[in-house]
Amino acid sequence: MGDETVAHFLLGEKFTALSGSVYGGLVASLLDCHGTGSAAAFACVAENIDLENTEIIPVRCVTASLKIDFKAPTTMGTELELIGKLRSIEGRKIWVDMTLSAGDILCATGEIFSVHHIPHHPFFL
Ligand SMILES: CCCCCCCCCC(=O)SCCNC(=O)CCNC(=O)[C@H](O)C(C)(C)COP(=O)(O)OP(=O)(O)OC[C@H]1O[C@@H](n2cnc3c(N)ncnc32)[C@H](O)[C@@H]1OP(=O)(O)O
Repeated sequence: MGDETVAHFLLGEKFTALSGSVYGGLVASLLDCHGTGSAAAFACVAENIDLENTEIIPVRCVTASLKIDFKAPTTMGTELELIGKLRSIEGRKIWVDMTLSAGDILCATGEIFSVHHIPHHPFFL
């Protein structure tokens, strides 16, 4: 993983919105999921948690804020690549910058602010 996280997705046609392109809400969902997962992974690196030999990642993050900019239609039928880069960590607060591309086309950028290690948060009871 190094200083960035990468994920690949090939979506089915049921996620089509405008002809030939992926529904924007799904683009946002992919960036949300990749962002929280990346934030958890970056938190593990910061805390020297060995991700290679850990069955269950002991860090969970939730989205506090998510911003998406749609740059170009996301082509249906092309494998999508998501890349996350750590912007900063301040205690429980983690900011990750993301891109979503279809082949050579940059389709969307995202910024996520997520929060981790939440004792007694209802999500984790
Ligand atoms: C397959 C397994 C996958 C597992 C991953 C699942 C995650 C998938 C992603 C999601 O879908 S998460 C669901 C959508 N997100 C939510 O429902 C979150 C709802 N919001 C909350 O639960 C709380 O507001 C939150 C946990 C984000 C923060 O509440 P806390 O009580 O823990 O902390 P607090 O309110 O004290 O905020 C902590 C810090 O963050 C700051 N902060 C919180 N929300 C902010 C915001 N929106 N913008 C900017 N700053 C914010 C806040 O000011 C503060 O800064 P300081 O520490 O400097 O004082």
